Order: sequence, then structure tokens, then C-alpha cells
Amino acid sequence: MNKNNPIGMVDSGVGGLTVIKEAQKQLPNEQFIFIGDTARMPYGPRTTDEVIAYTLQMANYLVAKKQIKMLVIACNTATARALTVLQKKLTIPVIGVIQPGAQAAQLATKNKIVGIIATEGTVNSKAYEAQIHQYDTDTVVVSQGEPEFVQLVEANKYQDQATRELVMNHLAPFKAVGIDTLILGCTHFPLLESFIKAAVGQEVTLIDSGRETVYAIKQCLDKLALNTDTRHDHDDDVYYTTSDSDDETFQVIATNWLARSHELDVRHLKIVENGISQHLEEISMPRLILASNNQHKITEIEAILNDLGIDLPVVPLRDLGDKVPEIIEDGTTFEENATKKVMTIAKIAPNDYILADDSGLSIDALHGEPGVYSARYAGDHDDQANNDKVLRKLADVVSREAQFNSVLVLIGPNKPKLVATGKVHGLITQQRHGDNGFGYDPIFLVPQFDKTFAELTADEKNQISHRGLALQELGKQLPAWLKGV
Ligand SMILES: O=c1nc[nH]c2c1ncn2[C@H]1C[C@H](O)[C@@H](COP(=O)(O)OP(=O)(O)OP(=O)(O)O)O1
Ligand SMILES: [Mg+2]
Repeated sequence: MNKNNPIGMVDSGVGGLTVIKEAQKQLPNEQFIFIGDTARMPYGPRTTDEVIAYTLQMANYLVAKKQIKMLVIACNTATARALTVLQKKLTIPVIGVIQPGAQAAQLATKNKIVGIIATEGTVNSKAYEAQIHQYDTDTVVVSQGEPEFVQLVEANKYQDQATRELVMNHLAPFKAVGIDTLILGCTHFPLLESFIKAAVGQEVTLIDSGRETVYAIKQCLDKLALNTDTRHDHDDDVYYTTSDSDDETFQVIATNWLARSHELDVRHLKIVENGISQHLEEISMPRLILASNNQHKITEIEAILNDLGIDLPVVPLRDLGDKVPEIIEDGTTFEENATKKVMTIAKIAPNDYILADDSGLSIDALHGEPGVYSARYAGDHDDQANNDKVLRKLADVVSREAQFNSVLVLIGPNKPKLVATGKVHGLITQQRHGDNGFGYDPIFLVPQFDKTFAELTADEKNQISHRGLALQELGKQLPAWLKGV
């Protein structure tokens, strides 16, 4: 196990953020990856089988995809019901929030009357009682389920006056019993700490199960020599939620509670049903795939895309690996072929944006030839043979007018196709000049520079080329298209 791998933390929703906050404070160099199961919260009313299944899905994701070195179950309900199962199934250390809290309470109590507030699931499991009675059978344990507290925190109402009154009312019985220690047996409850203290009395010791858990994490890292020796910034920490939409409440609570000045890196996992089993998969950010096998084109397009302010990761076709199907360019127009390119790639990348260019040289004296057949005029993608054929056909021809055409087609998830074209006039030379570029560049003369495309720098070519002009045109149409206008 690599000690520089991250620590995984799983929770039913937002409560575990109190644990990660403490962990970030006490373990400044460790990297944390947190999953809040916001799609299925709260866990309190769930069956034990459900809680075990959900917790395992999150654990399996973190082990398989993030190579975590340790798992923390930052949720009391999940600890009560799933900890022992996960400890058996996983080969990494798994730490729960109950044992550390119970131990701290046992050390803190003097009158041996300990209160517990938790979800109903945790209360019914009697996990805290069992743990406390392992240390001392005489300790009196008074527990109370407080599912409403969980809901108030999850609804971001943990600072409201009405919440304060509700907490005061609910916790009044603890005063009558005379507890001297109260376990906050749900990771949501530290957010209500000041209200809880006011309700039970300042003299009562509150045990934050999350904080105690972080001591246990530290001890475990020390014992197994798993402390990282590289420095992470907690801005590297990643927070996943399982709701597929924008999880605004999570983002707001997390940013406030963790007191970060900028937005946290919150990503989404989707729950994938597979027959009777389920697993989690990251919902990937859409990419812009450049559907071309021609590296020269890709380089030109990438250089110009930079200036168009496209906020998507740009991925060349070759990065999609060997699953890319063959693209058959048998259309009779550039637009038809460019459309075939994007549609073929859309089959394997339905959630991405895809951009293709189909282009070619059209010579007036040859009635537009080679046109859509430019790439295979003489030999398939044999630039030398293609150039030779053009020069041979024009050997005795005086009129050497020609155009390069580029047709760009862009598609995106749930978007109509966007077409942009560019055209540049030139003259076919008598022989090749220059080594830059590709294709017919050495025989395409731009009168304004008195140079062929192959004699221009990449920047100079991009300023005036058919592809450069088509990309500029695309850039103009893009904002409205992205907005769906
Ligand atoms: O700026 C250019 N400078 C020189 N030649 C060019 C240019 N632009 C297109 N051409 C020629 C090369 C090729 O013979 C044909 C494009 O064929 P075309 O199918 O669009 O591209 P391709 O097969 O090289 O790559 P892909 O289809 O994977 O994007 O026109
Ligand atoms: Mg092609």
C-alpha cells in the first residue's frame, strides 16, 4: 500500500463534512476523497442491508478508482450497520466513528451517566451502548433518536432561530436525567453544537464523534507507518456526491462549513444499475473531441481553439484508443463527410462535443478536382503522389486558380449540428516550394505573400487559411449555439 495515496471518507450526505473538517485540520498533509451519498440520504430510516450495500458501493469505487490507503466511515448509521462487514471485505484499514466516540465518553464521564443523540438507526443498533459497556458495564446510557436534527442540517437550517428552539425542547429531558457527558452520535450534530450546549448545560461535556475519529485515524496511520511524506494542499481534496444534478445545498454547506474562500471541487457519481447489483461511476465532464486522424490538422485546430475561449478539455481522436470505429468518407460534399466523421464518433462518445473538419483543394481548370477526393487523388494519403498528379494534370494549363475549402461540423449532447465554412484563394505553382505544413501546402501559392502555404509559419497560415477562417466563423456562432439559441 502506497502511503502517499489518499484517504477515502464516505458518508450518507453532508454530516461527514464535520469529520473531514477536523481531519483536514489535524492531518494537513494527507489528501482526502470524500463521498456524500446525497441521492440516498438520510440513512437513518434505511434497512441494514441497504446501508451495507450503499456503503460498500462507495468503498469499492474509492478502492478501485482512487487507490485509497484507508477508509473512514464518517457516518454513525453506516458505522453501526456496515463497519464489521466492510472490515471483513476490504484489505485496507477501515475506521468507523462509534468506537472512538464511545471510548472518549467513557474517559470523560465522572458520574457515569452518558447521553447519546443519534439517528434512529444508530440508537436502535445499540452500538454505542455495547461499546461503552465493553469498557464499564455500570455506566448508564440514555439515548434519544433525533432524525429531525439531521434534516435541519441537510436543509442548511442549522443556524436558524426555529432550529435553536427545537433543539432546546428536544434535549430538555437530558437535563432531568443528570448526564455529565453527551455523545453527538451523528456527524451532523457538531453543526448544532452551540444550540446543543445551551440546551443541556455548559457543564456537560460534548463528545464529537468525528473529532475522536480523527484521533483514531492518526493512531492508525502511525501504527501502520502510512503517514504521507508528500505535502498536499487541502484544495486538492475532492468531494463527490451521488445526486446527478448540481448539488447546490452540498456545495453551499461544504463551502461554508469548511470555511473555504473559493468553491470546492465537487464532482458527481452516478448510481449504475446492473441487474440486481449497483455500482458507482464518475459522471465525466464533457470533452471536445477533435474527430481527425490528421495530426497536422489537430495541431492547427488546437492552436486556434485556444483563442476561441472554449472551456472544455480538448481531446484528439487518438486518445480514445482502439475503440474508435472506422470513418467512411464516401459523401459527395465536404459537409456530408464532416458530418459522417462526427456522427461516427458520437456513437462511442454520446456525452461529448465532437468537432470534425473535412477539407480539400478545388482547382478551377480541373472543374473542382480533386475536391472531396483530395486525400486519395492519386494514392491514399500519399501527399507526394497527390501533388505530382496535380502538377502533371496542370502541366500545360495556364489558368492555375484554386481554392482550399474547409467545412467544420460541431455537435454536442442534445444540440443540433453547427456548420462553419472557410475558403481561401490561391494559385497552383509549377513545382513544390517549402517544407512546412502538409498535404498540398507546397504547391498552393498565396499571392498576397508570394509564398506557398508550406513557406508560411503555422501562425501565418492559420491567419488566412480555409481552416483558420472556418474556425473564426465557428467562434462567432459558438456562444449562441452553446446557449441553445
Ligand atoms: O491546410 C491544408 N493544407 C494542405 N492540404 C490540405 C489542407 N487541408 C486539407 N488538405 C488536403 C489534405 C488531404 O489530402 C485532404 C483532406 O482530407 P480530409 O479527409 O479532410 O482529411 P484527412 O483524411 O487528412 O484527415 P481526417 O479526415 O481524419 O480529418 O485535403
Ligand atoms: Mg479523411
